[in-house]
Amino acid sequence: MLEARDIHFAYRQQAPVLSGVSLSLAPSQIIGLAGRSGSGKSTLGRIMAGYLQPGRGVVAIDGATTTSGRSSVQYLHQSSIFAVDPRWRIGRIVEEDWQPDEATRKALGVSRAWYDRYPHEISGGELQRVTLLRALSPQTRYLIADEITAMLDPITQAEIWRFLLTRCAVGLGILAISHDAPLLARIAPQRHTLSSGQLR
Ligand SMILES: Nc1ncnc2c1ncn2[C@@H]1O[C@H](COP(=O)(O)OP(=O)(O)OP(=O)(O)O)[C@@H](O)[C@H]1O
Repeated sequence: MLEARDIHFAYRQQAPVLSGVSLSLAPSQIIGLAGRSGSGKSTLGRIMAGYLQPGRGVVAIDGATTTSGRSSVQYLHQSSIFAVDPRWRIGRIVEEDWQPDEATRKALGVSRAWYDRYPHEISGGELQRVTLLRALSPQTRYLIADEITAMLDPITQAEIWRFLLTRCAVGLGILAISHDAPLLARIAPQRHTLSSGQLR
């Protein structure tokens, strides 16, 4: 179980973004998270992935609040260009953390023809699928998916989510952050909205 307990967070001296947020994500569960732009969804996602430390509150995995083992939580953002080294070729990026199997590579529509190219030499949607493939190593137990299919066409979006649902069925827990209410209604039986620093 990935748990955020009573999280409070503010950037530097600014007004609080999160004011007592608690959220539990179980293996094989998909939770949808919506909320207006700037409401703090990405901030919560980054805290749950260990990228940001809360001012108050804790994040625990299976009851343990240490940050070790947090590599089992992967955070993916729609601006994948910022998540890759522009000097690395795609093949090196894909295989940075694991050697993806062919079935997963094909399911995500990642072409081997891209492997010799640099990130700026493939499209934004293609790079998004590359970073998703990189994130889905066997040690990933929870995926924080922050608008990950927002820049994809509807058919590719549906294919990606169909594949992620199969991974969910075998244990992956997913926090799906999106402004796309119909998408969240399709994939996430449990949905929350972040508003005024709190979950509703
Ligand atoms: N590094 C930062 N420094 C200061 N303020 C920040 C920083 N990152 C985000 N913020 C502010 O914190 C608030 C929450 O941002 P966050 O990105 O979590 O919102 P969001 O709900 O994910 O928004 P969106 O739907 O537009 O992606 C916003 O007001 C934003 O301007």
